[in-house]
Amino acid sequence: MKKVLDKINAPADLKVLQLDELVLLAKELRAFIIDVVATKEGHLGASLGVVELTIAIHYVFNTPTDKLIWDVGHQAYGHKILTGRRSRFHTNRQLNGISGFPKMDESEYDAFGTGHSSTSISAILGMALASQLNKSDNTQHVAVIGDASIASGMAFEALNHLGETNTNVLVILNDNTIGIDPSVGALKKYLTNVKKGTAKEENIFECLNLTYSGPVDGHNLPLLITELERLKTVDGPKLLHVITTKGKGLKQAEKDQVTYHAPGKFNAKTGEREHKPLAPEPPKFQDVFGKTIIELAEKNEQIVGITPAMPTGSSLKYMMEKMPDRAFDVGIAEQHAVTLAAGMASNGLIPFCNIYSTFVQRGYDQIIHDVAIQNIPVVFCLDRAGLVGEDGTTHHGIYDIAFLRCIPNMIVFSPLDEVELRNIMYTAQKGLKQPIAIRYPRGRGYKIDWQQPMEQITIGSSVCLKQGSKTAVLSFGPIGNTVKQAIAAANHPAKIGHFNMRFAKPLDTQALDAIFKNYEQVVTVEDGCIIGGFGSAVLEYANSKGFKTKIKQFGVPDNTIGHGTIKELHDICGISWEQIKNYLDQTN
Ligand SMILES: Cc1ncc(C[n+]2csc(CCOP(=O)(O)OP(=O)(O)O)c2C)c(N)n1
Ligand SMILES: CC(=O)[C@@H](O)[C@H](O)COP(=O)(O)O
Ligand SMILES: [Mg+2]
Repeated sequence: MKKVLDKINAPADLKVLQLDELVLLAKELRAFIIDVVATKEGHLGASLGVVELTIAIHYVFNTPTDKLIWDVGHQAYGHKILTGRRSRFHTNRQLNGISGFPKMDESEYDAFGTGHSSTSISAILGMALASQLNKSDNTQHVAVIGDASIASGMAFEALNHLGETNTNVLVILNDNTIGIDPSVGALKKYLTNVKKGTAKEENIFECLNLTYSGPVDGHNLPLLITELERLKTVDGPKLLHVITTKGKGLKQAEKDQVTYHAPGKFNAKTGEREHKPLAPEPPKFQDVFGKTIIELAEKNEQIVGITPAMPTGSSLKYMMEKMPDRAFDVGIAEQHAVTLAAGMASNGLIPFCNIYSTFVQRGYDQIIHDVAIQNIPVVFCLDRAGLVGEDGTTHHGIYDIAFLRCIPNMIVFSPLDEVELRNIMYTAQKGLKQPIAIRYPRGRGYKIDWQQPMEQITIGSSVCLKQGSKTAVLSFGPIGNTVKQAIAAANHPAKIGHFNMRFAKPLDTQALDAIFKNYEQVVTVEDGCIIGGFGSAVLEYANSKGFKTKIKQFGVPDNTIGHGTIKELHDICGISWEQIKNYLDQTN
């Protein structure tokens, strides 16, 4: 029983509550989030930090008429619970359940879909300008953005525009001094000075023509309500600077904010995380990257590492700890990360620029203009490539093969396993004269004994894993292990050959020529979008050479793919081992 939370079906129900009831609601809402996330998993710390802010916004503003955008959206659990999704909150991030991020087709209270950071100010400004043009000037427009996200270029572009409008936009800067990892950069230092009261004279936001208010204690609900009520009556663009603690209300989450950003399962009462099994497991691909780059950098002084705000997620943190001068966290700044790498490489360094596949989308022009056209040998390590599971639509890394292989000079590689990841990293720092993108997935690999001596890989070479008599399966990347499973279970395995192609660009044309001559059917398998992907590359090659062999493509169809376990999503996309096996059985 939750005395107050039980009464809330929509934000309108908040309006009749007394202040002491709102304070009790904050306690109950926090406890509810902890209870559910403890067993269902998800992003914990960010939502705990904005419980009071969430209540205050919905109490003061008239959503969904007033527009509210949560930047990134990983902090919107409280918002979801107060806007009619409490009974479904236990389905958060699960197949057919609610999304872990705001989604416009999930609720009218989600004014804008988010997931990638730093979009909220542009989007809310767009809505506010639309309201002006449509003469609905009474609408209020609110964007909540974190201290790490506001430091991104896109947010600054939006602030620059916002400051010369007279729109009714309120930007709420939720400053907890941390992103997933501790925030970095000069802006962080500036905000610290503002909080200390030493930078009041030259407030950066006032210089940009916003009415600045704060800093205010973001856990003081009465204060927040009073300030939001006041700002509602102030015309023009404004920024409220709110100070919060990530993980507020759960001791461990406050203390270890990085781990409790998304802690996995934990004990709701004690806050302790579930213990890991003692049996040895294959490593995570991210750790193979994180350990291997150190191994290489110890021997090659030109190697440097770059991450845009994901030191823990990419495991570059190990290099940052061991070689702090040679590993750079640049904040949420994918575009900058790419061009920074280009600059370093053009001056003799060998940058390993590690970006999640989904987030590198933001650096696309930089990859083309600053790296590939100039043929600068940057090594891109694209983590979380493929379907990522519970983070869902906004986070799947399924477009990179298609959008990278069309760029001149770019090599596109995906390892079958940890050993191949190490070998290509080794190869990439041995005098490669052009850029390379190495894509690997979220999660664990396949080998306990992965730390083998590294060997050079010939660019554009594939590996025949198994010969066959009728059908050749060409796989790209770790999904080749799924193919192995499918062939092992197939009715006529002797008929099926399997080729680990490794490179989507350049293709191993020598191997392809032989395959098209010797097999009746070719099957391509990839963990990326079918349109324009690896299979398309094979198809283009076959057409260019006049091969008439039947080609069947397995990959991600032309739909938005939601959230669920990776296995469930592979089933939905038709790329599970069972579905590949069924196809092979039907055609062999
Ligand atoms: C473009 C982009 N890059 C990276 C990420 C990964 N990411 C998700 S949350 C986050 C940190 C956000 O920090 P902040 O804005 O301070 O919000 P808080 O978590 O503190 O609430 C990062 C880097 C992302 N979502 N989008
Ligand atoms: C909110 C966000 O974008 C990140 O927290 C993302 O969920 C990280 O994904 P990983 O858990 O794969 O590092
Ligand atoms: Mg933050």
